[in-house]
This record gives sequence, C-alpha cells and structure tokens, in this order.
Amino acid sequence: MHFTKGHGTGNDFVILPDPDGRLELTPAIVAALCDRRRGIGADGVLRVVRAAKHPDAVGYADAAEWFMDYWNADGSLAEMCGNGTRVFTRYLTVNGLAEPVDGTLPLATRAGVVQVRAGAEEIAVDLGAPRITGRDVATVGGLTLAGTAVDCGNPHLVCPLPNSIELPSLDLTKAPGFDPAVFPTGVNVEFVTPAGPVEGADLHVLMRVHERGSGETLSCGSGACAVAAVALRDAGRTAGVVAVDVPGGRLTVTVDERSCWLAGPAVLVAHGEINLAALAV
Ligand SMILES: N[C@@H](CCC[C@H](N)C(=O)O)C(=O)O
Repeated sequence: MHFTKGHGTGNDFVILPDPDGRLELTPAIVAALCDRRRGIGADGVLRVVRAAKHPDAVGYADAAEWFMDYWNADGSLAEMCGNGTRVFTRYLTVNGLAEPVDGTLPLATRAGVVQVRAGAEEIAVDLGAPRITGRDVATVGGLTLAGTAVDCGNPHLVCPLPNSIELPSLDLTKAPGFDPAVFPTGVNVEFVTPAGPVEGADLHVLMRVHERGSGETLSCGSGACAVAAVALRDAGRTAGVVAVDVPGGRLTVTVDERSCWLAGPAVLVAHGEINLAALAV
C-alpha cells in the first residue's frame, strides 16, 4: 500500500490514497500504522477518498470531490482535524488531484464541507465560527482547572492557566479528567497562557493540548481555533487575529462572526510502501 507522511506544525499524519474507497480500513490497522515503534508513527491517518465513494461523505459529493476520512492514532474516528485538512490539501495539490478555483478548494469532512486556501508555504482552512457551548473543569496532575467548552466541529475544552501554574509543568502523559455528561464522546483539552505582542496579531497565546484519541500532540488546529475564540471573548472582542504558539510552531487564527481561518505550514516529508499484512494488528 502506498503512503505519504506529512505534518502541520508537528501534528503528523499517515496519508493513504484510496480514491475509490476500496481499502478496508479498521481501527486496528489505523492504530498499528500510527504506532511509533512497530508502524510508521503518527497522530492520525488521513484516507484520501472521493466523497462519492464513502458512505460518510456521499451527501457532500455535489459540493466537494474529496473527503478527508480522518482517524485518530487509537483507531477512533473524529469529525474534524484542522491541521489534517491543511496537510490533506497539500497532498491533493502536490499530486495534481485538485486545483483550487478562485483560490479556494472545497473539502468534505465528517463535520461538513470546509473551504481551503493553498499557498506555497502556508495553507489556510475556514473551519466556520467556533461555537462556545458551556463550561466544564479539567483535572490534570492533581489540579482542577476551569474551562470553556467549544465546538469546532469536534469538541474542545479550553482551560486558561492561573498565573501560578506554568504551561510546561503540566503532566499531559495521561488524559485529563472531564465530565462525561458534558462531553459524552470525549474531548480535546487545551491549556493556554497569554504571551507578549506579535506583529500582525491582536492577541498571542501559548497552548498545549491533549487530544482525544491521540494523547499530547505538538499541535491541534481545531484546538487553536477553540483557544482563539475563547481568548477573543475574554478580551471582549468578537473578531480578531490570534497567534497561537504550540510546541510544534505557530498557527494564526483569524476569527469573525461567520468564519475561523486557521493558517500555518503544511509539509509532506516522505512517501513509500507499507505492507499492511506485516503490521501488528
Ligand atoms: N489534531 C487535529 C484534531 C484531531 C481530532 C481530535 N483528536 C478529535 O478526536 O476530535 C486538529 O488539528 O484539529
């Protein structure tokens, strides 16, 4: 099976081309592919399939040719992956599978159709305006932190840290606790601190994330959008540009009442053949 490896600010993916939806992808195969010792290693898998050929996307086939079939490293499915959409688009354009029209390209995801803009360095995606849905607390290493629940197509809990706690000190080797009644399908938890001014941005924050189904990752695009929405709200704004620094680099999020553009690098680093039968499934 042919594969490509790519990442967006260190959030890395195995990309599997399957245009006609013939591959029998299972949670066990995905988890084995993402295994960093016995497989290729990644935070998730992006299967590249025509929307018309996948049951979860056939309803979008009139609006988008390609469906990002996203899987977390543990083999679970997720509705959205912001960095995934950007890396997926890099794969489509590099391989001549899609051409933006008037600068934008529609892409089907489980959370609906998103619009992507592809540049030579950066790729930006509009995930739509994040919806702030309520509050919850996260528990991490004996700390209880208040947070804001945000829907970016997938669920997030954004926890600003009190001044007394330093971002690097958090132990994210274990999943933070949360209320399953608030997040019945699990949640991605972001921890945030403010940072100094950055040219071109209204706000600047530092973020770490523990992703549902993947553990701590170097970056989460939808998480950056959730964090930007909360940072703007807390600053009394409904729109603006937020620079979100994650362990893997910088994402720039531009929010208004209707849209949330997530921009950053998207890089393909390797391609090759994987013997699926040899994986530890
Ligand atoms: N890293 C992604 C989010 C991937 C899905 C997430 N783990 C979930 O289960 O919702 C991003 O860049 O948005």
